[in-house]
This record gives sequence, structure tokens and C-alpha cells, in this order.
Amino acid sequence: MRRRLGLLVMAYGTPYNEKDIEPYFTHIRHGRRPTDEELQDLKERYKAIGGISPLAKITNNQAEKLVAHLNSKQEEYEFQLFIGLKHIHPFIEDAVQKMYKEGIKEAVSIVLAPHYSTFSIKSYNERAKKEAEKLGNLQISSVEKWYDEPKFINYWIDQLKHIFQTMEEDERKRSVVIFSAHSLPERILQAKDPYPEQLEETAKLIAEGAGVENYAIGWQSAGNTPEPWLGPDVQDLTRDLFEKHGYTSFIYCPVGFVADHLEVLYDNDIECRQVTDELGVRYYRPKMPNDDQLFIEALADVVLKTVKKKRL
Ligand SMILES: CC1=C(CCC(=O)O)c2cc3nc(cc4[nH]c(cc5[nH]c(cc1n2)c(C)c5CCC(=O)O)c(CCC(=O)O)c4C)C(CCC(=O)O)=C3C
Ligand SMILES: [Fe+2]
Repeated sequence: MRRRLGLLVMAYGTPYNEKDIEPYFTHIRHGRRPTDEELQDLKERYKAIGGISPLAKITNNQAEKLVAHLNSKQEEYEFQLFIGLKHIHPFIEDAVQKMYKEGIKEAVSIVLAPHYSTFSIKSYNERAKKEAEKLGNLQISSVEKWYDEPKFINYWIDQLKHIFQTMEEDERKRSVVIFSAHSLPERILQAKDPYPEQLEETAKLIAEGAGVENYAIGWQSAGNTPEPWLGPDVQDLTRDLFEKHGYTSFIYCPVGFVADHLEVLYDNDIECRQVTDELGVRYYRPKMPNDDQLFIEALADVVLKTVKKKRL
């Protein structure tokens, strides 16, 4: 008999249709409604990537492939999947309640974001655990981070090698890779948040593995608030690298994300591309992990490691 374990897969969430954009944005803002102008701006960005984001479907595919892979890879446990989202239904709390109702006593949780921050992974895990404690008799063991998981790193190494293979030697020498993640308010640094260091480590491991000669780290998609956010922003960084080094090809690796969604399809593919077009240099953006097999295996590896470590 296999032991039944809950598998709580958590992700950011995205509006399912245009009407969802306002409550979704309000939720991101902790209940403060955005101004009409801010809302319009967001609606236009979704329009620019085709109306709605492909993220909802990708998150489901990732989660379903992960649970199928986990159940075929070993025979000790039967994982049962629950999806919980941060900013839209099914919310994290909904998923935990569902686990409870289905009689799950032990579960592993994983966030579909590689780098640990109080703003990201920590807040997801806290919400899940708080709900579980409220209900009682449900233990959730969380994967805390997986920014250096070997198959995750290998996924990006493969993508970069693939791009380098399409280049002549001269173009490769004059190219630069920009590794990025979602910017966060600078005040995370005072709390010794490991987020920036983990991004650096991800970048270093990928760069070494793919034989990257030139790379830089940048931040993207910063919020529009008065407080300072982590920089340099990827657009400014692009101009700066061009001026200082004259690179002719820019390869954007938004390794802080794992799917095709607004932050990549708009902030990289439209906004960064505007800058490279203006500078007359080449734009590359490797494909995102989505439900790629190697990436799913990376997630499965880290889930099973957590199961062993917590002796579930
Ligand atoms: C750390 C982090 C991740 C990565 C880790 C993780 O995945 O958890 C992430 C991912 C994502 N963020 C996303 C979408 C948005 N994030 C916003 C705004 C914000 N994100 C923040 C943080 C993060 N966000 C913060 C601190 C704000 C500012 C809040 C404020 O205003 O004070 C806004 C509001 C408008 C704007 O500012 O763009 C939107 C629409 C989508 C879905 C895209 C789609 O639908 O395809 C995804 C995957
Ligand atoms: Fe966000």
C-alpha cells in the first residue's frame, strides 16, 4: 500500500478573463483598489500579450505533470495534487481546506518560484501553514527553495547552449546574458533576505555550465511605488552594457520565473526588445521552463528530497 501524501503546488495566479483584472490587482495591492489609470495600464499590457495570460493553463500543466511524474517515479507514496494560488481562486487557503476535507494528514508544498524571499516563498508557505493550523491535524512540510537544483540549472544551460550554437564565434564573443528576477523593495535587504544572493548563485551555476563569457544580473517588473526597488532594472542595464562594452547580442534569461506570463511576454519581449531595437542590437530570450520534462524532474527531485528530510 502506498502512503497518501498531499502535494500542494502554489503559484502566483493570473486573471482568467478581463473582469478578473480589477479584483486580482486589488488583491496584489493588499485590498487597495488601483486607480483607473493603473487599471487601464494593466489591462493594456494584458491586451498586448493576447488578451489574457497563458499562465493559468501553464501552472495547471506543470502541477499535473509533476504529480504524474512523482507517482510513476517511486512506489512508496501516492501523491494527491492540490493547487493553491496567491492572488486569485483557487486561493492557497481553498487548497488547504480541500486537502483537509479529503482527509489528507501530511502534505508537501512547493512554490513555483525558485528564489526564497519574505515577499514570495515565505508568504506562500506562511499562508498555507496558518490555514492548516487553523484546521488542525494536517502537517505541511514546505520546500523552501530550489534555485540551485541541478536539473533546473541544466534546463537553462541547455537553452543557452542551444542559442550559442546558432551564433557565429564573433557574435558569441560579443554577446551578453542578462539573468533576472522580479524586483522587490530594497528594504528586503535590511531583513537579510537571501533573494539577491540566490539569484546570483543561479546565474553563476548556469553561466559556468554553459560556458558564458559575459553576463550580468538585473531586476525587472519593479512596482510603481515611492520606495526604492532593487536595481539595476533590466532596461537600464541593457543600455549601460551597450555603452560600456558594445555588446551586439543580448540574451535575456528571466530565471526568477518559470512560465510564459505577463512579466516575461511583456516586460522582456516587448519592453526589453524596444531597447535592443533602439540600440540596433540582437534580442534573444530562451524559452521558459513551462512543463518541460527536465524542469518537471527538477521539481520532483526537490519534492522527494523534502519528503526524505522530513521523514514523511
Ligand atoms: C516576487 C514576485 C514574483 C515572482 C515570484 C512568484 O511568482 O511568486 C511575481 C510574479 C508575478 N507577478 C505577476 C503579476 C503582477 N505582479 C504585480 C505586482 C507585484 N508583484 C510583486 C512581486 C512578485 N511578482 C510585487 C512586490 C508587486 C508590487 C505590488 C504593489 O503594487 O505594491 C502586478 C501589478 C501590476 C504591476 O505592477 O505590474 C501584476 C499584474 C505574475 C502573473 C503574470 C500574469 O498574469 O501572466 C507573476 C508570475
Ligand atoms: Fe507580481
